[in-house]
Amino acid sequence: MDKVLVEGLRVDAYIGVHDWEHEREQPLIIDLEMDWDNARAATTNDLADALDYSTLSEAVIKLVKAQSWQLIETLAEAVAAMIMQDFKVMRVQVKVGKPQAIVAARQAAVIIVRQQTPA
Ligand SMILES: Nc1nc2c(c(=O)[nH]1)N=C([C@H](O)[C@@H](O)CO)CN2
Repeated sequence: MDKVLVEGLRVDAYIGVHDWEHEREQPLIIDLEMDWDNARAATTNDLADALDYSTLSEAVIKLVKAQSWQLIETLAEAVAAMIMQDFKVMRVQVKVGKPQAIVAARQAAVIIVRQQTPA
């Protein structure tokens, strides 16, 4: 299956299990991998047939900033659900990285893969 990727999307968010994490935003790095048939858009040369990564990225940023979060897992689930629902994506992988989570590490992260069952 073809893919559309968004790599290294930085979103500053209120996220964490500690009170102080809800007093200042922290950067998150989000990587997205969506199953999408790119052949149609390649043939028609029409954005309407493509998975528009610009619109999708804006929707992810809006969702992340709409509320505060505890776990990066919860955020990843919400992002995956929104992408499948609003963009008619059948399968999505979401990686959410939190660079400031562990002082001695480059980042902590989770990866989830979610798939819709065809109707
Ligand atoms: N699996 C997870 N572990 C932890 C998370 C998380 O979101 N998922 N969050 C934290 C804290 O918020 C941390 O980032 C700062 O102390 C700890 N473990």
